[in-house]
Amino acid sequence: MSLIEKMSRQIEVAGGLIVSCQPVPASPLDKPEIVAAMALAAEQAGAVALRIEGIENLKATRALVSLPIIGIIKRDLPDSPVRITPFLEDVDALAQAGANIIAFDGTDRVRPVPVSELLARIHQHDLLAMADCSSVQDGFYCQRQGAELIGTTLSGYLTAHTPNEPDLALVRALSDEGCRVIAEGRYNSPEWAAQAMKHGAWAVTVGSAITRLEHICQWYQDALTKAVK
Ligand SMILES: CC(=O)N[C@H](C=O)[C@@H](O)[C@H](O)[C@H](O)COP(=O)(O)O
Repeated sequence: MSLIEKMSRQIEVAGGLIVSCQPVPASPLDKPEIVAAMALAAEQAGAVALRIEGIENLKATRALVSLPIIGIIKRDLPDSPVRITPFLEDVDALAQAGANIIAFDGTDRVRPVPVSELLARIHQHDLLAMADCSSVQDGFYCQRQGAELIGTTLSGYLTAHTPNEPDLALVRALSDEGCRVIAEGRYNSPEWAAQAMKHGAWAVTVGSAITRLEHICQWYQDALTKAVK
């Protein structure tokens, strides 16, 4: 059975929660052993897959969990806004470290390596490709190029002002056109995640609301300070 088929069955049984274990950079939690422990806890709690950034985090996590791992590498490039898995060497390193699925920036922006080359390299490793998209156009393009999974990851992040709510309309538009959609980005409550599934998502990735303690504290702090003003 293919990985997609196995995951589809698991999603039917356990729901489609993918947990992104990416601590806030330089947080006291930003350590491979802590990332791996969060991932194991997510596995034990019924997640169907994990999203892990960076080679050391991926290796530590791979050693502890058997769930499918979506691997990424984030970089800050001087000459391109593309951050997620921009290079072919990144794909090779993620494959080597044990990723089952490799996610990359699928937006139509100035980039060091074309989407088609990244996809070809991921498929040479016999892994699945997830395109992190910002729009319907990105999603359709990457699907046509052969990405098995289309993420809404980058919706709202290409403009100066990021909305607070997730982009359910994008989930619906992509899924109506036959994309296998992973809803991702600002699914900060179980209710929003459930809405994503109702809008045709195949699975939902949640990061901040589960694994970024500082963000969660900030949400509470903001609400509490507002309440007493
Ligand atoms: C835009 C970008 O770079 N997103 C990143 C992609 O890996 C992560 O920082 C997010 O945490 C992840 O997409 C999950 O989203 P949320 O944390 O909203 O649940």
